[in-house]
Amino acid sequence: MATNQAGKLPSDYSEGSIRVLKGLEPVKQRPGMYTRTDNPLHVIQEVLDNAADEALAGHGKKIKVTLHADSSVSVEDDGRGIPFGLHPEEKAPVVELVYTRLHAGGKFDKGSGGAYSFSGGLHGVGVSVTNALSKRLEVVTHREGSAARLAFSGGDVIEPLEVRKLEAGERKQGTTVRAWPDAKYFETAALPMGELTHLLRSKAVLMPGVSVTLVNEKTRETQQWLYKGGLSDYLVQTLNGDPVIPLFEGSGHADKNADNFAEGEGADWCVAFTEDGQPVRESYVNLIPTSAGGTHESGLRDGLFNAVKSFIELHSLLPKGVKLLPEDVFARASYVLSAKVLDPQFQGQIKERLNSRDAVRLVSSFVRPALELWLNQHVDYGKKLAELAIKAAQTRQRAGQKVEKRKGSGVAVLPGKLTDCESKDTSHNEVFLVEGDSAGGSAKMGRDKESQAILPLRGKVLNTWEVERDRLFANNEIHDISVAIGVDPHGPNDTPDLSGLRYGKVCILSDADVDGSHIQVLLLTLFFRHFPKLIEAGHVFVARPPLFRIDAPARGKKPASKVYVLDEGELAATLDKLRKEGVREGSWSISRFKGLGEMSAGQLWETTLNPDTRRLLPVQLGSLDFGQTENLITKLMGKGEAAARRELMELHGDAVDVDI
Ligand SMILES: Nc1ncnc2c1ncn2[C@@H]1O[C@H](COP(=O)(O)OP(=O)(O)OP(=O)(O)O)[C@@H](O)[C@H]1O
Repeated sequence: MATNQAGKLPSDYSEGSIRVLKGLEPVKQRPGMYTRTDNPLHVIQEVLDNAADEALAGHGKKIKVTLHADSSVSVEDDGRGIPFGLHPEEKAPVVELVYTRLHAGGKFDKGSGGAYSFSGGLHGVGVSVTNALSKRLEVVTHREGSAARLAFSGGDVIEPLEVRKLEAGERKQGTTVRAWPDAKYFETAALPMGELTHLLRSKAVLMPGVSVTLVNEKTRETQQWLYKGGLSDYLVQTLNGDPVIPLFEGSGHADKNADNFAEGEGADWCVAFTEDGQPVRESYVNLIPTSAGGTHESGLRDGLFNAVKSFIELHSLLPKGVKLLPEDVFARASYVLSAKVLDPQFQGQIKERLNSRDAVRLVSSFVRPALELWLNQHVDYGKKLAELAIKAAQTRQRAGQKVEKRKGSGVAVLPGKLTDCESKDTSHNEVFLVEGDSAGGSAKMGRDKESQAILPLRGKVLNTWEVERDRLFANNEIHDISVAIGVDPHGPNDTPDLSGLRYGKVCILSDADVDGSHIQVLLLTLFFRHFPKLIEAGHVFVARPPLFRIDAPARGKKPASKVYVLDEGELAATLDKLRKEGVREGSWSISRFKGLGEMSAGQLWETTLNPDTRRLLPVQLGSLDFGQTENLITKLMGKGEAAARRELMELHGDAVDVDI
């Protein structure tokens, strides 16, 4: 006879095996189906959402949350108070049903004369879940001159309803709920304070004029949020980066004659466009934070995109070959969106994402015309926004045509121009990036074959300051440099793979004249912008060939000798020294090197390549940090920075020995 894995007979499966979970049991059995169980914040949020729903329905102006010393949390509102009379059919106090029955709620009948029209609550499940997962929960409700109180444990009533008349002069209305979440249902019992304050603050933002207070009895701190200015106040405070145009704030709600939507449905929004910084994006439906977005966000995106697109078309701003996608407009948008939807369909009880299909059209139908109108009233802003979107589209399109490293049989082929060294000791090896073929030739002859490699560069190096990383390899020289050194271009925050680095020292070698300095700066720009980790790790150097040679006669015990000097300053100092040594004025001869190519292989070795006698300058960020250096280089190398560049040169002409 067949048995199952546990060795039991199949006949063990009978009518008796089916369990019917009653009351709040299903919640305790599978809490994860009803709430978030990483910590108790979400069960507290259920209580808070009810307080906010009251304010949203126009009842109450104050919400107060208290974190008690015994780790319980209470939420107090000044709304209508939960009714506590007997339910006509269930014959139990309504407030008791609210906390002990799943699907008992006042938010099912929307629109047609129900107690709430727009609310975050809809399933009638929320606070029953809180109650089921709490060791103790107390509710006090004040309404119609009476105060009613009852208490539960694990969802069961332990202190039945007590009602007392309010004393004369004691005028109070609203609900206070205090809950002791049961730690056994949660991964951690601690409330995430950052998330809690964010949540409370957002309720205040979305309900201008309602004050939200957080009292922490443990730390004796009190925080209060009251936003009269609503969404834009909040967005300005949280925004990263500077907006390129003023904030676009608006609001639109259906009136009673609207075709497809119920009266009052619609959205409030505030949108900021920034060129950089992490965008801030928050959306809510009936005050419930929808951290995973949903159809209302799609509506905002659709509305923004179509408005910008039609502005661009109207003003014929789109360059040839550019195709605009919604993401090009949306990618740099920061926003707070607060949608009101009559009967929202959320994904699951946690309500992280809005699924109502109509919300796309609802939000977009208000956002699009509002933005179109605004942009056409402020054409300058419109043009700036169009520029931002077009730039994003161009970057996207270029990235699509990413230029890859040329590969032979799977590995990048070393560039043909590279004269490599013989040693395999990469940390000790050096590569010289040399300006021009003729200098390259001298360097090739003068180098130490064992550990020095030469890569001659032809012509001017590209200014890569504003070149997208994905486009770098379109330039042959840069492709070759990257392949020769064995490191891919990267950003300052990347962790590039330096294990392929083929040389411990990457040395820039150019003429000691103005053109040479220019090439030096262009190569430094390339490394700083696209290989910053190489600089950080101390692998980049600048070789300093001499500009002058002095042939000095014999003096004292010293025989006649050749002295190489870097520049005019050093030349003057050296001549001074010779004079002091008693050398007769004019008995020396000075020659100036026109370029590296003019030096013999031996001279180049002696002055520039030989580790014992050369001048090799390590490239460091110095006292400036990365950002400061970046700003400085932008001034020096950025397009359209001519004025800033001039100013910088005038101020620091001596320090910045660059000629552009
Ligand atoms: N602070 C309060 N003030 C007034 N009525 C309240 C309050 N808290 C709860 N209620 C009433 O209790 C009902 C049930 O609340 P519950 O949190 O269980 O579900 P809900 O808010 O209707 O929906 P959801 O399951 O989506 O949260 C509410 O619909 C409301 O009628």
